[in-house]
Amino acid sequence: MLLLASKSPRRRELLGRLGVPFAVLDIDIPEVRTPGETPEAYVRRVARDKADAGWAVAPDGTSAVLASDTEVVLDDRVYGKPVDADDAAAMLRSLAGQTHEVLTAVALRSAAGTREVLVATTVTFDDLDDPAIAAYVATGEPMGKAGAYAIQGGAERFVTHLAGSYSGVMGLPLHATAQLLRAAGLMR
Ligand SMILES: Cc1cn([C@H]2C[C@H](O)[C@@H](COP(=O)(O)OP(=O)(O)OP(=O)(O)O)O2)c(=O)[nH]c1=O
Repeated sequence: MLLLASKSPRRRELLGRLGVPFAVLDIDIPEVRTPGETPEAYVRRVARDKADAGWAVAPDGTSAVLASDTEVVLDDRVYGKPVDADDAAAMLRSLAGQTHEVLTAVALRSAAGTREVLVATTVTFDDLDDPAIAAYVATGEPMGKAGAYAIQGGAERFVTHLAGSYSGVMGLPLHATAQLLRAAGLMR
């Protein structure tokens, strides 16, 4: 059985769209960028760490463990999940009127080892004034989301342009994930 090592309901929903049977495993690993680590290396490492942590506790009969990590990057700053409403508002003020990257790494751990892919998506936000930011933060949606926004929710109206993978922004790029699963013989 394939295991998805994730607490994210979005990842569960997205993986479900591929039609591959899977079970979910809760994992909790620290997400801390080491000094000098590039955003790309950081996202890849965290995805691997999640897959490894899942593999370490996976029950017998597990074919592979899939895990993923998403971060928002602007000017070499990495925006993870906001710690509180003020942090969320500050992130959104930084992203307003700018073009940022959403990096999502997907890692697949099996007996054959770990393979991972990185998907980068470019997202441009319209200008956002303070009342618009405050109203969005008040919905609570930014919490638990990298960069303090959900493209699949109220933040879709902020996006003037997107180049890359929409599902990647949501947390699990489906084309790249399908390729990984196919290469491991877990999907047709
Ligand atoms: C940018 C963006 C992020 N997100 C979410 C996807 C991820 O769940 C989250 C980024 O945090 P992650 O640390 O990647 O994942 P997580 O802690 O939610 O879940 P896991 O247990 O798999 O580690 O932000 C959206 O849902 N929509 C968006 O538009």
